Amino acid sequence: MTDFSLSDLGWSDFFARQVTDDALTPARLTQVQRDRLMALGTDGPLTLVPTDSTGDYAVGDWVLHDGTHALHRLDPQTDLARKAAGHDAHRQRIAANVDTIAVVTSCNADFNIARLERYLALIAASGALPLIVLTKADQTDPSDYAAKARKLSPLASVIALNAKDADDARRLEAWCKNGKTLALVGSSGVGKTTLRNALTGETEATQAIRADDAKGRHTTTFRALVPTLARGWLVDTPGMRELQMADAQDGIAAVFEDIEDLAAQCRFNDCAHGPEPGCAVQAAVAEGALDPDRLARWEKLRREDAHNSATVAESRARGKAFGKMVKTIMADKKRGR
Ligand SMILES: Nc1nc2c(ncn2[C@@H]2O[C@H](COP(=O)(O)OP(=O)(O)OP(=O)(O)O)[C@@H](O)[C@H]2O)c(=O)[nH]1
Ligand SMILES: [Zn+2]
Repeated sequence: MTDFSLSDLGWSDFFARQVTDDALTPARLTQVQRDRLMALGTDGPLTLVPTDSTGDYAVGDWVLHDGTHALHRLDPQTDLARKAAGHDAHRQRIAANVDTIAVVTSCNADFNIARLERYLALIAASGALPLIVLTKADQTDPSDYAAKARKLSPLASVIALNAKDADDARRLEAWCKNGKTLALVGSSGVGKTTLRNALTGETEATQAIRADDAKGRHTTTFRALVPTLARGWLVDTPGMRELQMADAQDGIAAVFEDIEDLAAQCRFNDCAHGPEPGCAVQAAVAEGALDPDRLARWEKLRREDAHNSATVAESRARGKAFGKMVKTIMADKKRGR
């Protein structure tokens, strides 16, 4: 498993152009731990010491290293992030340089239009291509679900399958072969692990590896970037399973292009699409051209994104102010004040 070329690992001109120091070697991150980075280069697996906080790195990132330290992080081609959970609002990077992100949902009660749109908006914001995978197609006729999914975004491909049938699952190889990277997101129980096992040849026993954390406890961690049987890559991190919007304005605009186009035709630039005169959005609803539920979902996502982006920006500003204060104190100390 160590005979990977750079292009097998997903390397391209986009990254090559960023290399300014030929003395350093590229490697791709397979796992980000609290104090170290696991990576894969053309000479095999490596453990690297980060020069920034490991929070700045994401699985799938390319770094330049000297054998021990990760000295540069190359700009990612795609960058999936979410708003971190909890009070400490910040944009948390989840996975980088993923070519396609598959939203996995089942042909049953898990199928939820609002959730799919949320995922699609985040995917569009990351720069990756969206794919909708409908599992459990063996348990019910998937055609209604597939038709609804196809209506969601012109960007998204839709595929229905039985994840438990390995041959059927391997239809996803088109998106994770020859150095291409596919990520799986979706709720619990929809079949992500089943698909992962079919695509990587892993079994339950091999997918979770035991690692000691800093306190010497045993924790089960997942190898986050894993090679597929088709010589591509699969990303499956627990962090990708629940996603909150932040800085996803462009992604929302891409998924709801129809509404954004209408909104651009409203008489007032700051139209709230309520009862004001000349609202093209409300006109479309009145004509039956726009589903009012879809309008409500668009408004909800925009509110959530605006709220989260604002809290993220605030805590960034607070962080900066704090950093400045610390620097001033340190400088004063140095000067012996
Ligand atoms: N019949 C059928 N069963 C499926 C299919 N996909 C998954 N299952 C079953 O659904 C259950 C959950 O599948 P998992 O692969 O563990 O789901 P998951 O998305 O990894 O769930 P988490 O690990 O909780 O995130 C398992 O019992 C699978 O065998 C499918 O397409 N058809
Ligand atoms: Zn309007």
